[in-house]
Order: sequence, then structure tokens, then C-alpha cells
Amino acid sequence: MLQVQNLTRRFGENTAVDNVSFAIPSGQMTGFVGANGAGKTTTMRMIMGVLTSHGGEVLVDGRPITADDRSTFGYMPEERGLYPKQPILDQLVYLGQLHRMTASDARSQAQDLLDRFQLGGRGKDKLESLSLGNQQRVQIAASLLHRPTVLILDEPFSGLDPVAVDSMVELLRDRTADGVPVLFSSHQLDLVDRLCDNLVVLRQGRLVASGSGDDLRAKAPRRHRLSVDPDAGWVREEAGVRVIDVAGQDAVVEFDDDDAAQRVLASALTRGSVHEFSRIRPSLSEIYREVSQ
Ligand SMILES: Nc1ncnc2c1ncn2[C@@H]1O[C@H](COP(=O)(O)OP(=O)(O)OP(=O)(O)O)[C@@H](O)[C@H]1O
Repeated sequence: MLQVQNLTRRFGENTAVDNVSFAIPSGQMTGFVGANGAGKTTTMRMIMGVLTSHGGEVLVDGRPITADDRSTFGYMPEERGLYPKQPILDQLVYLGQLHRMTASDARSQAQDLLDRFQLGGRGKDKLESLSLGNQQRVQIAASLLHRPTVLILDEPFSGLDPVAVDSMVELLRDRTADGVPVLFSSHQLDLVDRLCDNLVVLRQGRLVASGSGDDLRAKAPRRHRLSVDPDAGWVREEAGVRVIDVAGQDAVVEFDDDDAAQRVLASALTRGSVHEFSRIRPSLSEIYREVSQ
């Protein structure tokens, strides 16, 4: 388990990350979301030690992180970082050796990862000769090569086509099944919904939500869908109800409490037919939109 505790980083007058704390549990996928400039990359850089913090710390299994810990992590930085003019396989092998792999282990592991990304035949090509999406696949392979104990990935899905996204999802699921904690940032909320066990949301450098999907859903407003005959307009006049949307016979509402919900249901039944009265389970992307406004 990796923990970020009260991390803070300033750039001049701008506090880019402000007293941020959250956990990245082992064997789980944690999505890191927030608008442009919210502080995700800065936080990841502090976790990896490529940027010093102005306060707070990073803990591994409850103790302060060390350089040795970090050397076992897989990191995909925002600025990427492979050499455009070098053959792909050679540089992956070199990177593996920097992580203390033998050349033959690094070569077979790199070939395996390239195969999984449908790049098995491109090992001798220079990185720059690949399309941007394929270069991105190689960057991902580089971060996974040395069988990392923790994965910190800055927008790993950006620029990938749907097939590459699926390969990436499969690779990450393999890692979490082995107990690896994964933190990845993304603006693709559909993917965050599909993949994440946990969500961490930053807004202007501050943490506005964190936790498991179920925890966050439990804290989210309790919305219901109501479909009645005749029209649902009367629901606007009911006490303890906030109307999110009404269109003809359909309404989406938030109740203050269960009593309000039961009152509205009873009222609907006295007015006509009730076709639907159901709780809406918010998606993680809806929760994100709610807390980041
Ligand atoms: N090296 C730097 N020098 C000055 N300001 C910086 C530096 N790096 C980041 N910042 C500022 O810190 C804030 C957070 O930036 P950061 O890159 O961490 O956000 P982000 O959430 O990763 O954004 P994005 O989604 O656009 O990648 C921004 O206001 C940014 O301008």
C-alpha cells in the first residue's frame, strides 16, 4: 500500500499541490482525475522523487519511501522519455538492465510486451519511425518491463486506439491481480469508470474526493428516477425534493431523506400510474463531475 500524506508543492506564489493525502491500495487500480492544472502530474512527480515536496511525505507500507523502493516502481512520466533515434528493442533492453535485469531477461520480457501491443515485428525500428500511438505503446512497455512493484502512470491511455486501450487494460489487470498498486491519471472518464476500484479527485491543487467507488457512491446525492402518468410536473411543489430534471412524465430528483422519497411515491400513486421509481447509481464520472464543479 502506498500513501500520500499532506503532500504540498509550490511554484512561486502558486500552490500547485496543497496538503494532499490519499491511499493507493495494493492490488487495486486508482484513477487520478482533475481538470488541466489541478496538480496530478506534480503529485506523481513527488511520489517518484523527481520533484521535491515542500511538505508531507510518501509512505510505503506505513514507512517513509526510499530510493530503493522507487527503483522498483514503474513510472510513465508525462514527458515520456525514450530516445526517438534508437531502435526500440535495444533501448528497452538497456532500460531493463538499468533496473538490474539481465540482458536476456530484459530482451525476452521486452519482446513479450511488444508482442502484446502488436509491435512484435518492430523491435529493430527507431522509435521515431512509429506513429504517436505506437510510440505510446512502447513507453508503456518501458514502464512495465522490470515487473514493477508499484505503477505510477501519467495519462497512459492518451493517444491510444481502442485495441491498444484493451491491451493496456489487460496488462494493468494482470499487474493488479499480482497485488501491484496502480495509480493512473486520465481525462477519459469512461475508462476511469470501467477500470477503477478507487478514485482520487483534485481541484486546484486540493483533494476534493477520494476512496473506493462504493464509498464515494454512498456519499453522493441520492438521486431517483420517477416515471409517472400523467405528467410529473407536480413533483416541483413537493417538500424535501430537489428537482434535477423534469420532462413530461419523467423526472430525476434528489430527496432530502427516505421520508421525502416515500411521501413522493405515495403522492405519485394517488395521482395516477407509477411506471418507474428507482434509485440512480451514480457512475464514477458523474461523481467526478459533481465534486469538481
Ligand atoms: N515546473 C513548473 N513550474 C511552474 N509551475 C508549474 C510547474 N509544473 C507545474 N506547474 C503548475 O502547477 C499546477 C499543476 O500542474 P500539473 O501539471 O501538476 O497539473 P495536472 O493536473 O497534471 O494538469 P494536466 O491535466 O493538464 O496534465 C499548474 O498551475 C501548473 O502551471
